[in-house]
Amino acid sequence: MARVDDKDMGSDLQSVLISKEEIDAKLAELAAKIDAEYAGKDLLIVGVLKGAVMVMADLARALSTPVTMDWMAVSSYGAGTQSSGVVRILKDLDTDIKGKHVLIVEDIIDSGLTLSWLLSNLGSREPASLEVCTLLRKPDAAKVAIEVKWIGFDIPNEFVVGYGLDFAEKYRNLPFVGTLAPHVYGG
Ligand SMILES: O=P(O)(O)OC[C@H]1O[C@H](OP(=O)(O)OP(=O)(O)O)[C@H](O)[C@@H]1O
Ligand code: HPA
Ligand SMILES: [Mg+2]
Repeated sequence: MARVDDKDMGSDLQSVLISKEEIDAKLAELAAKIDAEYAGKDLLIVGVLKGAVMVMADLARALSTPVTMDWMAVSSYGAGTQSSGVVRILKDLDTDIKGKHVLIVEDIIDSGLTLSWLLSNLGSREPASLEVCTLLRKPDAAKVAIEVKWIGFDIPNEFVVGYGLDFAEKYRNLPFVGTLAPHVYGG
């Protein structure tokens, strides 16, 4: 697929759900709240690869608080659009988080399985605090008991791509969040 923009979305995309401008404004808003929360504290932000790369990069630059950054790669999805429910660590943190203020940064909470597993895994490492910031959240996340302090947008239960989010590893570099045409994933 050729690179697309808001005017020429290409036949694979159905609609632009959240524009680049809306994402930028929301991240500025979230960053101000996070700055206030962690004033005077050392904060480690943990990005969940690969989807959270764009949110991490833009949120980190919107923050005034100095942060350190680490990355974790876990996978609960195969090539399709359904979570397998089995979470595997593909890359662990480089740093020991014991006694640190940790903020997990995610692109999306869908079934909530990835985050639920991450919270218990990282929580067992005795951080001083452990919170979550996600750009997107889908309705199914309510079925899992997880506490998410900062949420960008609550979105409907449709498969979305762009701004880090992929379908079969494609579309991550779109600057906006869009819905995928059902024919692309056989819906
Ligand atoms: O709430 P859930 O249903 O668990 O889904 C959310 C997770 O799934 C996606 O990651 P994925 O495992 O597909 O890897 P990726 O970030 O490399 O795309 C997404 O980036 C979240 O991490
Ligand atoms: O809607 C989605 N899009 C892309 N990746 C995802 N991972 C969970 N839900 C989604
Ligand atoms: Mg991810």
